[in-house]
Amino acid sequence: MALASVGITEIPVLPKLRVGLYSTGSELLASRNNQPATGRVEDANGPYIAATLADNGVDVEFLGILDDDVETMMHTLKFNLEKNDCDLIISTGAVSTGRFDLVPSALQRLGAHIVFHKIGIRPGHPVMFATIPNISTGRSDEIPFFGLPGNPVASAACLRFLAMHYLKCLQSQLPETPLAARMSCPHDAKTARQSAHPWKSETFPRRKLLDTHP
Ligand SMILES: Nc1nc2c(c(=O)[nH]1)N[C@H]1C(S)=C(S)[C@@H](COP(=O)(O)OP(=O)(O)OC[C@H]3O[C@@H](n4cnc5c(N)ncnc54)[C@H](O)[C@@H]3O)O[C@H]1N2
Ligand code: MOO
Repeated sequence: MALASVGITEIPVLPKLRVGLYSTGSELLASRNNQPATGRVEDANGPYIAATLADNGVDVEFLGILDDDVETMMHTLKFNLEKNDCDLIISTGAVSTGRFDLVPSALQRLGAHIVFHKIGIRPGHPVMFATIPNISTGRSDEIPFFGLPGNPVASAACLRFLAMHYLKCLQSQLPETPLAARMSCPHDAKTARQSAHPWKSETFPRRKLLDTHP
């Protein structure tokens, strides 16, 4: 309205970013034609991430659920990489150390460079970021890939605190100003994790936010 009021009817804008999104896990309902069965899980991450990205002005395409099979995973990723021209790919699940956590292996088979895998945050520590060499004809650069953890809270946290920052950067937006906060617990999270036994409750003591400093 402000621009129109001074006669400006056209302005240059950046194209919307395109994100390709996958959920992973053979336990997810949609990967078996929505047949309810014991032990099956509704896909909570796909719809949540798609809606959050769309709210932030991103064109997001849900590319489906990847089953827990490294060959299928790799071929599906390759097929979509050839076909789609995404600025970023995001997957959820299969990034930890279990038998079926096959996203890192599928990426390695595609010749990806794993930039980081596992970082010092909870929830979200198995998160990974990689770049995949481009195999579609239309572009020459590498395609960035976030492998977010499957745990829905961890995937939401990694989306908010990692992937959204990355997207903002691609959109040439200014970084958010971090807010320093003082917590009730005197321990440094890193020290507490290294020094305590993982099965003891004091490993991750409950914390209260005391105050914040802009
Ligand atoms: N040996 C280790 N095991 C685990 C570690 C570890 O460090 N060493 N880390 C744990 C942490 S922390 C997390 S978080 C999880 C994340 O593992 P994955 O990313 O491999 O996630 P999945 O095993 O595929 O799924 C975890 C959990 O979430 C459910 N899930 C997955 N996708 C969805 C979805 N789209 N919608 C709803 N729910 C979903 C899935 O069924 C599992 O229950 O690893 C720990 N293990
Ligand atoms: O760090 Mo996991 O990501 O506990 O939820």
